[in-house]
Amino acid sequence: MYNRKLESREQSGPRINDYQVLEEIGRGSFGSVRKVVHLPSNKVLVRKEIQYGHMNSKERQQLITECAILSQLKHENIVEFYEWDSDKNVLYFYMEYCSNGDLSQMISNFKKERKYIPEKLVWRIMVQILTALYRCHYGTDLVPLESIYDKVRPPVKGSNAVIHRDLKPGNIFLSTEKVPDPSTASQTLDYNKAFVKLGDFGLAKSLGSSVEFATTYVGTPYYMSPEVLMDQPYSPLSDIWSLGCVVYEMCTLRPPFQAKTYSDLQRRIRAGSFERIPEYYSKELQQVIDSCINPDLQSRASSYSLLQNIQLRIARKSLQLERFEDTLLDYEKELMNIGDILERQAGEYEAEMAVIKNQYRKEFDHAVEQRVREILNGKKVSGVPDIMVGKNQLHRPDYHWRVKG
Ligand SMILES: Nc1ncnc2c1ncn2[C@@H]1O[C@H](COP(=O)(O)OP(=O)(O)OP(=O)(O)O)[C@@H](O)[C@H]1O
Repeated sequence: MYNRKLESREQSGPRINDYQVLEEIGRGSFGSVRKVVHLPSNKVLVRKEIQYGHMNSKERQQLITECAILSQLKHENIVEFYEWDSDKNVLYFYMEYCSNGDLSQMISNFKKERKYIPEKLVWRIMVQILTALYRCHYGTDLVPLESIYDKVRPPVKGSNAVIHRDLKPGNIFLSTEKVPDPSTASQTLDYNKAFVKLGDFGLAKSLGSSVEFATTYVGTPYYMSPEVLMDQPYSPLSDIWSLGCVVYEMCTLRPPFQAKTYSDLQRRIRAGSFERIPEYYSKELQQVIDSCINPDLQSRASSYSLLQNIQLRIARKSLQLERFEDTLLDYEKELMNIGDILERQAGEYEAEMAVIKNQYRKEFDHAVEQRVREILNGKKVSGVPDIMVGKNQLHRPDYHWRVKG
């Protein structure tokens, strides 16, 4: 299992030789993304390249500090960040490979089929994004729900809030596995069972800020909050705005703000008015979206307040139960495996006992025959052979059951 901790380059030396570089799977604003094999563990990962030759030493240091924070960010809904390495002008980030596509592909698939995304699936995906955001915004994991009536406890505000800063459908990876399996990459995903993994957490912070970032960005900043467009600092609530835009897009299959020019888009985002989602969806979902896409930072929802919503609590609880069921199924498989092993070993034990008994009987018969012959030959015999009084104990074969893997 690959789980090497991020270490300083000075301590560990370059790691590039540990990787076999495979094909490019995409390109982002900061460089290319390739599949790689981590040779010591034979695990397929993703390597993201970031050109940093233009950065001054302070910016590089900030990027490295960010890497250290990201490497600590372990959460089932966040793409795992393994380690980083550097060349003269390029930084390499090694991350978990999410082989089953992302939310933007799911949205275009529904669009192609001219179908709405079922509301249950919208809540399911939203709650997983929120769980990951909560972990980052408050630096702590959510306590599992006992029942859907449990209120989420108020978080203690930590100083290490990590803000995503680039939440968009293309950074929300989907899989049906807790640990995505690259060998199932070509299979179609049953979206109703989709698990979410957020990618690119916090990286945008080191790579540029707000408007500067928006203008160097390859894609259109459809999901960027008005305060960020106005060059105010990012806050966790900027992620909530983006989340609202993503959820809106799941319902309408297009982002809430679109325009032909960048300045028009900026104007629309700052005004913050958008069309209602289709009637197909509940009022509650519309209200949740409204509470996220709210230009007024004071009244915009937080990840904590959103998680109090009953639909989101139901979605959380049902995911918890699904995971519990998976664990039970894993146990059941393990028990069946142990049962098979025990049955096989019992068979082997009996076969071996039969061989030993057979051998014992032959030795016994032989001893009797020999003694009778001795008596008939007039030989004076004293005592009984060991085999006939059972002094030679039958040896019992040793058996231990073992569980595979
Ligand atoms: N961990 C990953 N697993 C699988 N594919 C990935 C992973 N990270 C990125 N990709 C893919 O690589 C491509 C480039 O990703 P990258 O995050 O660099 O840029 P982007 O998000 O498309 O754009 P931007 O850099 O402007 O945000 C995308 O197609 C993305 O889906």
